[in-house]
Amino acid sequence: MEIVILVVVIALVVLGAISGLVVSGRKKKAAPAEKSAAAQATKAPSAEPHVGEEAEGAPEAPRRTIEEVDLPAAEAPAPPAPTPEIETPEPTAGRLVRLRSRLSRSQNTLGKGLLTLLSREHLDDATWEEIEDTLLTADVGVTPTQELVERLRERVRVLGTRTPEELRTLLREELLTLVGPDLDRTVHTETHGAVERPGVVLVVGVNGTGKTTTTGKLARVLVADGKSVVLGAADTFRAAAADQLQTWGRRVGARTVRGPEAGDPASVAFDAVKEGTDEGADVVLIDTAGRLHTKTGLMDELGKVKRVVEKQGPVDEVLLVLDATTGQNGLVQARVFAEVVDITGIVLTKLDGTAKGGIVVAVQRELGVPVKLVGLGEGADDLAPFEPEAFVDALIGGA
Ligand SMILES: Nc1nc2c(ncn2[C@@H]2O[C@H](COP(=O)(O)OP(=O)(O)OP(=O)(O)O)[C@@H](O)[C@H]2O)c(=O)[nH]1
Repeated sequence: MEIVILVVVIALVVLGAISGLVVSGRKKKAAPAEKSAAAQATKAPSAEPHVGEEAEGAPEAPRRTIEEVDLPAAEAPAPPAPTPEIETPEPTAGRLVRLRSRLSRSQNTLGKGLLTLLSREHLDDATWEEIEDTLLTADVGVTPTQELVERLRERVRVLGTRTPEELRTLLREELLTLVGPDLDRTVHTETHGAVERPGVVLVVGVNGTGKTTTTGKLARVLVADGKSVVLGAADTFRAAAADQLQTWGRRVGARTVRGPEAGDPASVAFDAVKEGTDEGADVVLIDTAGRLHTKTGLMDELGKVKRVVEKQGPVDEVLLVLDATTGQNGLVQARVFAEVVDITGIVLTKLDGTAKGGIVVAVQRELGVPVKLVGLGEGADDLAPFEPEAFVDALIGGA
């Protein structure tokens, strides 16, 4: 009996030991899995929010305040289109007097040269010849020179004039007679009769003479005199000429009618007159192409421009632009242009750059047409209505 009890006790102890070992082994196996689950739980929440997450107190991302929110860069508002500044051209009255100093080269050669010779003690044949040469050098032309010398010589002889003041007065009178104080130098920008249409001015001349510049400056002269102007860029051969003209126009608020590059100049001229008429403009100024006059086709084209424009009414003024520095060459050009269109007025440009102011006389004689405007510089208002008295006074340095 005692042995049975002992066996039972040993058996119980052994059983108990075995079961204890099994439980402890299980616990050791479970530990790493639990650790990794716990680690998972502390990791950042998945990007995808899950239902109920907020209620469970999902980890809070740092909240941004309104001030901290970067607004998308607002697009900068486009700057308002620049309104071209409309200039106020200088008044035209007295421009030649204002610009008289620009004639200094002609003054020195022609005016002062003549006065010096005339104040010599003996006005002999040789001196009169020198006087003649001075006039010829200044491009006055042969016939006008002979006329002037003859008259002056006769008056000096008859009057016995000798004082410098008296000689200056005589010379002034004779030069003025040559220039022609009584010629009508009005630039005709008004239509005649009851027709309601703008005055039409055609500007012609060889390229490089200052034609486009002169058209632009003339627009300013007209605007200064209170007229509204439309410009026609009929020099379609040179795109830059149309741009140049448009720039001049914009400065004084004058619109420029242009055509396609290398388009038909006559059609641009026609359109300019039509648009000028439609909008009730006072004057339409048409800048034409001026290829070398030897190119017959282009000269014919000028005739066509005039004919086409005349379908809407007569052209009121045809201004020939001549570069005063080209001397005799300018006279040749004048002759050729006069054969194609009836020139009604001459614009002599670049008189500031020459000592040959006598060209005014020569070109008027050549064409039988008055110089109406003179260019005395590159400035916008350096185009002056031609006034014979102011011109002669500038030459001889008088009052
Ligand atoms: N010094 C001086 N320069 C002038 C005068 N008139 C025009 N010019 C200059 O002469 C140059 C030629 O002028 P443009 O008007 O381009 O000549 P254009 O005859 O129209 O020639 P295209 O445009 O080629 O047909 C320019 O540099 C003008 O500034 C003037 O009276 N005096």
